[in-house]
Amino acid sequence: MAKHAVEANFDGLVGPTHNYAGLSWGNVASKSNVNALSNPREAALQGLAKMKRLADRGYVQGVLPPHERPHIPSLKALGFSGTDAQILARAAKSSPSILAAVASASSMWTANAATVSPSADTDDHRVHFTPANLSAKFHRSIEHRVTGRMLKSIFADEGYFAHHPALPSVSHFGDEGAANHTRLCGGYGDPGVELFVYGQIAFNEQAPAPKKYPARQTLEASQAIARLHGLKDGHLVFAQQNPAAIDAGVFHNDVIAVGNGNTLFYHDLAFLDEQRVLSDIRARLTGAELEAVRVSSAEVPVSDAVASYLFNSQLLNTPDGMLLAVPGECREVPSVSKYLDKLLASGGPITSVEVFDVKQSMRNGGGPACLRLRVVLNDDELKAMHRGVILTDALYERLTTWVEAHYRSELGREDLADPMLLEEVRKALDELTGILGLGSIYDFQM
Ligand SMILES: NCCC[C@H](NC(=O)CCC(=O)O)C(=O)O
Repeated sequence: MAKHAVEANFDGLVGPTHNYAGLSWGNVASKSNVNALSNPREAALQGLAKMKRLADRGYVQGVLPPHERPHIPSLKALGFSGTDAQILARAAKSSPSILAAVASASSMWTANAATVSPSADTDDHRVHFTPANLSAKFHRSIEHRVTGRMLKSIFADEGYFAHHPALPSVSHFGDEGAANHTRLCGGYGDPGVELFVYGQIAFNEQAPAPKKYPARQTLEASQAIARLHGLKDGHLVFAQQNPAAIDAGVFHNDVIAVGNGNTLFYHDLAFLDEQRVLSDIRARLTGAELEAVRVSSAEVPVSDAVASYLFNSQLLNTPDGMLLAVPGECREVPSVSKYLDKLLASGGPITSVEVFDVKQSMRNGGGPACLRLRVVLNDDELKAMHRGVILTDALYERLTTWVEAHYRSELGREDLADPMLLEEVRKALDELTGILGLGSIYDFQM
């Protein structure tokens, strides 16, 4: 008998160094906003407001804390030495791009934090976690150790939760986590189908691959995760992302497709072999019929999908259908806004659309879906996890006050070398681990 389970969403709390450094070649928004001034305080408050609205609607909403940035241990590993202030000054002088990379608040995009397989799918009936190595971009490749520590501290009970280290950090095993992983199922507690989408086959140079932008996820990485998580063939579909989509700026599958329950909402350019993907899912999905909601290029050109982040929406169950939680930009791009009206009138599985303002994150290429990691938990697992990170009214108030006390409202490139910023961050994060009851998780706390 399937156990009752819910989908909990863990949003990354935006860190105090949120800035626009243009670090992600292949991510159109990141490149086009390079050197714009950011507002970390507004960014964090926008993220918290999204969490609060969803928590108020009854969804289980969690928070993952930001990472320590600028990350001094990474600068030391690259040969910068001296006091922390000297290290920052030396890096700023000789290698400002490296300093920007180790100062990025990119851990906010927790869809890239890890791949998570629910216990209903895995061999040993535990929930399995593998932090993503994010090896495609230096600034993101330094996230996985601390991400792993956080996940272990939140999901500590080994009777329920299994943690794997990130895959080897080389391009052959490039892994971007849940942004390229979608689970389809009947009820959340039923066995599901885990759809792994990859951009490239690493060990086959003849296989199709994007020409302009990098493919961040390999088939070999996706297969390794499936093995580690103990997923049998009946739970698995591997699909190649359309290389043309990657070259159009779709650097993760979650910029062009989103799934929930029995529904896959996707663009016609999402997959290299769309028909096979659908039939493979249909052949494995038990207890539910796949609802494929396909958006054609004629209705929404891929450039509009990238500009609006239509597919980087959260697709959530409601008592009478599904809610699509879209970024505000979707109502600003005419083809997308028109499409949404048509979608609502179509009588399909998606019955409501709500707009969320996450503009600060959007300008770095992260929409509502990038900001959350989904963890399906049955009632026992939900009880077993550390509850201090679940958003309640009180925690929301506490975190809002914390942001207002510690965050700057303007940050530019030259601020990243400010030793005061580093001090502010450490003070804030030290307080935060106390608020969330997480113990010591940061390097500076060890
Ligand atoms: N899932 C959304 C991830 C967005 C993220 N952007 C960035 O890292 C941009 C950071 C900057 O350019 O400052 C990325 O591309 O991995």
